[in-house]
Amino acid sequence: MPEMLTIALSKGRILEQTLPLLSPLGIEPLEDPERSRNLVLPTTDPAVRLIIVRATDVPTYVAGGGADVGVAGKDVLMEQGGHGLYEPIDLGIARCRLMVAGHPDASLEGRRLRVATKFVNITRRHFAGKGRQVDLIKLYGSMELAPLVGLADVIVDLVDTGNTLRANGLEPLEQIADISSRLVVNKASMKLRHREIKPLLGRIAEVVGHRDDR
Ligand SMILES: Nc1ncnc2c1ncn2[C@@H]1O[C@H](COP(=O)(O)OP(=O)(O)OP(=O)(O)O)[C@@H](O)[C@H]1O
Ligand SMILES: O=P(O)(O)OC[C@H]1O[C@H](OP(=O)(O)OP(=O)(O)O)[C@H](O)[C@@H]1O
Repeated sequence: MPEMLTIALSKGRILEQTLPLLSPLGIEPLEDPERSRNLVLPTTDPAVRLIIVRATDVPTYVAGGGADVGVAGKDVLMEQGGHGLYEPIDLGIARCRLMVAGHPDASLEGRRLRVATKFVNITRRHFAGKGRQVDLIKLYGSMELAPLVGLADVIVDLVDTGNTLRANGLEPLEQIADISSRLVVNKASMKLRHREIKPLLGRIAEVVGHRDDR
């Protein structure tokens, strides 16, 4: 049997929103990925398997050949650089915005800003593009807390409904980018497994296109 095609996904919203794009192609996991402790999941297509990795690890797995294909947030790709990957399809899922946020009266002008975020590269680039040097405070989560306790003046984080910001008395101040998840493909796989990957990409693009029509 030829080698299986491996698709890297992360638990949570990416998995939830990617499975409906794969099922019209006859690719459905044989066990519930949210419940299973297995990290390699066979699917209804004997030639395709899923691997379950952290959202931030998807580009590493795909670029390094641990998976042929994967689904990664544009935020993750922007932060990490997306090296060694093709990014052929915007899946239009897990949509949100990358924003600068803070107290309603926080000023982005004036003195040197302290910015708390897990997106340090994006944040540095964003403020450098405006000619601003900032003090970056790297956090791994719960960014909204930082301005509340005086650790930072503002944060850079993902915003969807704005509920998390509102719940913490913060508001969006400036948009950095629109975010959605992208299909990413290993460069060697794209060449060497073109006969399997090309039709897969075509069919996923079709499913995504139909959804956009609605
Ligand atoms: N509130 C949101 N609404 C819509 N999309 C979002 C939201 N938060 C994050 N995303 C998108 O979904 C992707 C995966 O987010 P998710 O919360 O599932 O993983 P994570 O917890 O950030 O990753 P990790 O497990 O590596 O820490 C993000 O990279 C982003 O593109
Ligand atoms: O604007 P909102 O709709 O509140 O979404 C924004 C929140 O979602 C993300 O976190 P996380 O993945 O923890 O969000 P979740 O609670 O939706 O899982 C992000 O880091 C924000 O904290």
